Amino acid sequence: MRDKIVAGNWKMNLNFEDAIQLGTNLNAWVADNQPDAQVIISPSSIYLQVLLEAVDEQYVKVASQDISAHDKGAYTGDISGEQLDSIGLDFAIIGHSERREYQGETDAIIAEKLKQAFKNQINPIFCIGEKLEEREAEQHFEVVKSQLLNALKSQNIEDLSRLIIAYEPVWAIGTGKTASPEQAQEIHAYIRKVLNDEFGVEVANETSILYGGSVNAQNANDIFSQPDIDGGLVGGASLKYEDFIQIIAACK
Ligand SMILES: O=C[C@H](O)COP(=O)(O)O
Repeated sequence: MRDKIVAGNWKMNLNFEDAIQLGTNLNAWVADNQPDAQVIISPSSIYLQVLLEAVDEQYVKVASQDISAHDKGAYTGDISGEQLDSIGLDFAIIGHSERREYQGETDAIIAEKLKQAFKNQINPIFCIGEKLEEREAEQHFEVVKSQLLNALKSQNIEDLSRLIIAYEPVWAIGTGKTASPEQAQEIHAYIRKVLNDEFGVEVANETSILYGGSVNAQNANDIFSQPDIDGGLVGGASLKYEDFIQIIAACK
């Protein structure tokens, strides 16, 4: 279902107390202000369960920042889809560029992670996006298309109703350099076209496609007003309560 979504990826930030405080403050703000966008927070895994209990899921959803590619067993440090599902978690970020870069996640691994999410009724926020050199070489369309198809071709078509895509140009992440609203719209429209060509009009029309990369309280409105941009995956600005609520409010 194509929803407006603003997701805060807290990455490896916030201590326990600050994470709970931010989560409960956001929950109270959403309850009072009833924004159009579904709000999701993605803390470090050690805080997932306590945040699930601290917020009301009708206001704020909680997402894992990753999911194992495996069912169960000897995979030290991994958390399985079944384990995430067993604490009542409904969302997981998968294939973030930082995991592709620092943990060596390939499209093939990401395809397995998506399967684990679908198998355990978890809605994946599946991240794609080109690097600076790929953008400069004008390869961004083909990079994004191959990331999409390599991870999605092997999925069951009916599972794609759970899919959320986050387009995050790597050169815009944490750099203060945002894609212009026109650049972002152009590639979001292209992603929707690829979904349409490969998986049909229903998947294309019903998939929420979020933009990520230096979204802040000043630029959110222009970015979110583009027709194929359904919200944002926000890093740094999601750690600041005042900024993040303005970003949520801008997503209409
Ligand atoms: O997952 C979020 C993105 O990596 C964006 O991070 P950023 O808003 O700090 O640029």
